[in-house]
Amino acid sequence: MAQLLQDLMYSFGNCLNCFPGSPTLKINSRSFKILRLLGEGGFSYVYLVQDTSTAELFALKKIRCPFGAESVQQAMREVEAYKTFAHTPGIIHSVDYSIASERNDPDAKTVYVLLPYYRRGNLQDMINANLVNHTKFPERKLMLLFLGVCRALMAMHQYQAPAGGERMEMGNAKAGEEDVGVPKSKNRRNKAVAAADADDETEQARPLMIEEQVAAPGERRSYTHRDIKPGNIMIDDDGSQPILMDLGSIAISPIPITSRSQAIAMQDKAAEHSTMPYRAPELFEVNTGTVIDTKVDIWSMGCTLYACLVGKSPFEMRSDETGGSLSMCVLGGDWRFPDEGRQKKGKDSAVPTTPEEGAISEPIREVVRKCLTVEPNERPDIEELIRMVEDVVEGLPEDASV
Ligand SMILES: Nc1ncnc2c1ncn2[C@@H]1O[C@H](COP(=O)(O)OP(=O)(O)OP(=O)(O)O)[C@@H](O)[C@H]1O
Repeated sequence: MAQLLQDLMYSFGNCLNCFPGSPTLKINSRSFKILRLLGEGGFSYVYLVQDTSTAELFALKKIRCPFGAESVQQAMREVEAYKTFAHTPGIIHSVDYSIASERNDPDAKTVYVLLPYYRRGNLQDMINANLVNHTKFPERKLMLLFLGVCRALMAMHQYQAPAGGERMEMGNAKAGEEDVGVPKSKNRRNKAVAAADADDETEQARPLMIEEQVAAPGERRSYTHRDIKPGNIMIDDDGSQPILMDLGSIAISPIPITSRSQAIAMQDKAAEHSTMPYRAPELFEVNTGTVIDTKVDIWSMGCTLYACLVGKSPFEMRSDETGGSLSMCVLGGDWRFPDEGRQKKGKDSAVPTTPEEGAISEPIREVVRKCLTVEPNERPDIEELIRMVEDVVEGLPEDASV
């Protein structure tokens, strides 16, 4: 809330035509009214904003980059990822972005990303509603949503860049930089800086270009999302299509871990970007000589499906039950369905009690079990997962009340 107030203060100081009660800000010459805070993550705040001329609603993600070039680069990686997947169904795209300098610290920047607004919220909101109302997802509907996420993920895991450079190249801050969150005097200075930068585009672009992340036209690349969880899956306006979002953690796959320092760096990155209850075991303890690849997302998909079925991640659930640490539960593959006996490493040791009415269907349980295989090589890849889920959907009866 303090952040929202600070933002509103910024926008008052920033906008000639605004008045108290109607805070506005500008992004690349478009004016937006800030309506409310939608959510916040580790590095950002997301606001609901309205285009003052068209009344269209958007989500505005404000990513603070207080640590200079490195943190700006991290934010720009996210912007770049939105562009990479701009035409991929089921993955969020950005509408626009800009970079602003902080009022008191010219080295600190804020990256604003304008996104389509999903009014139905995300899968975590649906899980919360189920918990509050003592309801469950209809199984077929859930598995169709899950299948949608799998297909979006496949586009990421098996990305093919459009041929002939249809993809927009990443720009620099140019037009928007002076518009957002900086006083007018600074706007003028930034305009001059932008003009100078236009003359020396490489200078301006270099710290922001994420060369290793940008695929050449027609190139096939594999990307890992690394932070799949219910909170990062939005639901489109008609309620049927999931939209994978929060591309701030995306990375190229596979990454061979060739040294101890690389292993530690990878572990630190994972701690920063991958949400712990959904994080794969190989990211808790990264070992030299291993490879980190798209299988980390398959693990998170298993946790996500379980959370939709049960209400929280399997390892949060287990660590709450046993009082053990979450990381120990993950590393030991220690989880179970609520109506099963202790399950450790493989389905054979599962001791199911008599299935209750309304219990989770066995084929759906099997999808979760396969995804939550501790050894990454034994986990299905995304194509195998899609095949399994398609078979499950085919075998499920129509939901009773949808
Ligand atoms: N396009 C959108 N439409 C509606 N709500 C959104 C949108 N984007 C984000 N939100 C809301 O804002 C929250 C935070 O967004 P996001 O996950 O992108 O931030 P983050 O800082 O990357 O989060 P995290 O630290 O969890 O990774 C989301 O959980 C969601 O509730």
